Amino acid sequence: MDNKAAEVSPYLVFSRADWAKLRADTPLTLTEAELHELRGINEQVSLGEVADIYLPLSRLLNLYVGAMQGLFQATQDFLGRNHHKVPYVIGMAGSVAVGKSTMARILQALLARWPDHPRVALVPTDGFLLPNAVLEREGLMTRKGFPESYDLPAILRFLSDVKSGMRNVRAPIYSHLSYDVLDGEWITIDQPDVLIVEGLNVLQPAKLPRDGKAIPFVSDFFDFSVYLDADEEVLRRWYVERFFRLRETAFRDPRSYFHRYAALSDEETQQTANRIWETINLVNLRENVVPTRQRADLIVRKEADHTIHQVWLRKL
Ligand SMILES: Nc1ncnc2c1ncn2[C@@H]1O[C@H](COP(=O)(O)OP(=O)(O)O)[C@@H](O)[C@H]1O
Ligand SMILES: CC(C)(COP(=O)(O)O)[C@@H](O)C(=O)NCCC(=O)O
Repeated sequence: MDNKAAEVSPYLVFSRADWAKLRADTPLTLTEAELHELRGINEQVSLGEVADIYLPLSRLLNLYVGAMQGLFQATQDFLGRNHHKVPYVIGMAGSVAVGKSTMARILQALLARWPDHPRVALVPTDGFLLPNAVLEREGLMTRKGFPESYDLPAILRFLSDVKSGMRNVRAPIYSHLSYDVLDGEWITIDQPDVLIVEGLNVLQPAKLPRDGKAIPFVSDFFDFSVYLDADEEVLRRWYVERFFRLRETAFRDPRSYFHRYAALSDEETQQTANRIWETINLVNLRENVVPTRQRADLIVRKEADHTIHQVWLRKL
């Protein structure tokens, strides 16, 4: 970035080498075997990447969580109360196929190793997608992942309950196998120290009220937010590569909603993946996801080889 751009940017921009130094003495507590368990399909995170990128982030978040807990305690002291502390909520946004779920799982594992916030929960927003029956009725089956395909009031209620310190708050679960929300299955969130909320649209602004009733943004409940970024063409490649892998794995399962794709030839697979990418995920990326990037506290940029070269931290 040139000097002029740096002056007006709300972000501090770090090269990988400069960001890596901010790890300070944070120990690497993940083993290769543990990292293997956390990696998603078509994801290539190495232990070097964990050390250079994730450990400085884990250290920063540990400082932020501690500061927030201190502030919360100050309010409790002032009010003469001793309520259970509320979870520190981290939002994680980015395109389909950028690797949000892998990043969220690694961060969850690392943050849980700090003694002052061992309980770290993770909720993907796909559980809040409207069930297929509703999407079909509303003509939204080709809009999965777009803001209108989510039960926004349910997301806001969930976050508001978690942030008010409620116990056993339930979040619905989505299955990629059945391509639908699971009936009667839930993740239960019971006053964790940290909650990571991961999904395409978590930084979406709410629509402006017409009737005078203001609707909160999902991000109003976030204490910190991360946007995982990569160029469009790179994202398309990852999406298509993952589709090829899914054809050999998940799509083979006769219970898979996409079982018919298991029989596609290479050329048909290429065409189908590109068509879904171009007509659904790329449109959503351009219209709804990328425009929210500048709302994140941290932007992490992935390159074509899946490594992170640059980190942008919002100046406080
Ligand atoms: N059709 C599918 N079948 C099985 N798993 C899938 C399918 N599509 C996506 N996934 C998995 O679901 C998770 C979320 O994927 P996605 O929404 O593309 O976000 P991201 O790649 O940023 O985590 C990933 O772990 C991905 O590998
Ligand atoms: C389930 C998703 C909408 C992602 O949801 P998120 O967890 O980001 O809220 C996405 O992975 C998806 O399945 N999109 C539909 C189009 C496709 O099959 O690629």
